Amino acid sequence: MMMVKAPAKINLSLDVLHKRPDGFHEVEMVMTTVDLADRIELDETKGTRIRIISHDRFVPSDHRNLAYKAAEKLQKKYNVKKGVDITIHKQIPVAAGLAGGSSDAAAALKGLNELWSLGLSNDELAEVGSEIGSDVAFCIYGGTALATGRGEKIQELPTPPKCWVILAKPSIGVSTADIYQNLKLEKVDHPNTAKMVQAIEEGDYQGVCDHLGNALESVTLQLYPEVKHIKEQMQRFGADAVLMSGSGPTVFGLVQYESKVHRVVNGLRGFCDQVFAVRMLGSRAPLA
Ligand SMILES: C[C@](O)(CO)[C@H](O)COP(=O)(O)OP(=O)(O)OC[C@H]1O[C@@H](n2ccc(N)nc2=O)[C@H](O)[C@@H]1O
Ligand SMILES: Nc1ncnc2c1ncn2[C@@H]1O[C@H](COP(=O)(O)OP(=O)(O)OP(=O)(O)O)[C@@H](O)[C@H]1O
Repeated sequence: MMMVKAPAKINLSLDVLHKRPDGFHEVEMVMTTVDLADRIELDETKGTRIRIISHDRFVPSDHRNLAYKAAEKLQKKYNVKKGVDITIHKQIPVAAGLAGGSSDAAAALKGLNELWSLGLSNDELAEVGSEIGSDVAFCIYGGTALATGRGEKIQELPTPPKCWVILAKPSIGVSTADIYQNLKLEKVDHPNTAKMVQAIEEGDYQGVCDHLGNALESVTLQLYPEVKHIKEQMQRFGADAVLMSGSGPTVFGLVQYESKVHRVVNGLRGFCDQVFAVRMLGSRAPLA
């Protein structure tokens, strides 16, 4: 039996540059992992079957599960004649903009690399992962990174300045494909990625707050007014800076001082059922 942690991510900035001939969008994102994580349990089995076990009713338990796809890809690519039971202990809200499914897939890839003695490097695992979803490559490395291409090209960044991250997940789920489909490129409010990278490199907390930005935010806010409402509440309760993560609907607020965290969390709990106060993980985790 093996346990692997699968942390959630947030996008500190997310810019969409253009639509590509393959239908995906060229992006420029600053991403970082936070200490809200699923736990992935891997148990060897006798046959070659892959089985997904989860008690969360929103998590698919068949080939649609990204962790299933991860195991299947490794089996096929490396001719593995072994099966596995993958138990997903879900903590990350589903379809939330926190890359829960992608992180589960990355954790499965890292764990199975060990369990099946494949000897693959993180770069090789990230390449396999990028065939499963745009966020999987980042989730292999974790930490903080600049992601380009369709999200799969990863450049490591230093640990951002220390702060709290308050996550508030409205009770709706959002489809990433839907949001990209509704995006009007000529209307995009582009964040300044270079300034965000600079703020992180200089350890400038105020700079990070000032350059939070997400090109997908206005699309989701227009489709789901409750996300806008939560954003406004989080600002009202005193977060230093507030942004929607990924394609949403989770909104995160940065708070520098612990004394303020409880006020923001308690304020939000009144009308938002899932609220978490977490830390950024900062730098890359050691190998699984
Ligand atoms: C919004 C983010 O979560 C930000 O981190 C990612 O860009 C999305 O990553 P993801 O959920 O892993 O997305 P995928 O499963 O690869 O793609 C889902 C759908 O989103 C759209 N998509 C995704 C990524 C991208 N760079 N351009 C796109 O247009 C495509 O329609 C795709 O079919
Ligand atoms: N292991 C998994 N955990 C959760 N959802 C999964 C998983 N595998 C597949 N899915 C499917 O993927 C959909 C999106 O879920 P997920 O939690 O990965 O979204 P997300 O946080 O918005 O991801 P991203 O930020 O990468 O766009 C779900 O509705 C679900 O049907």
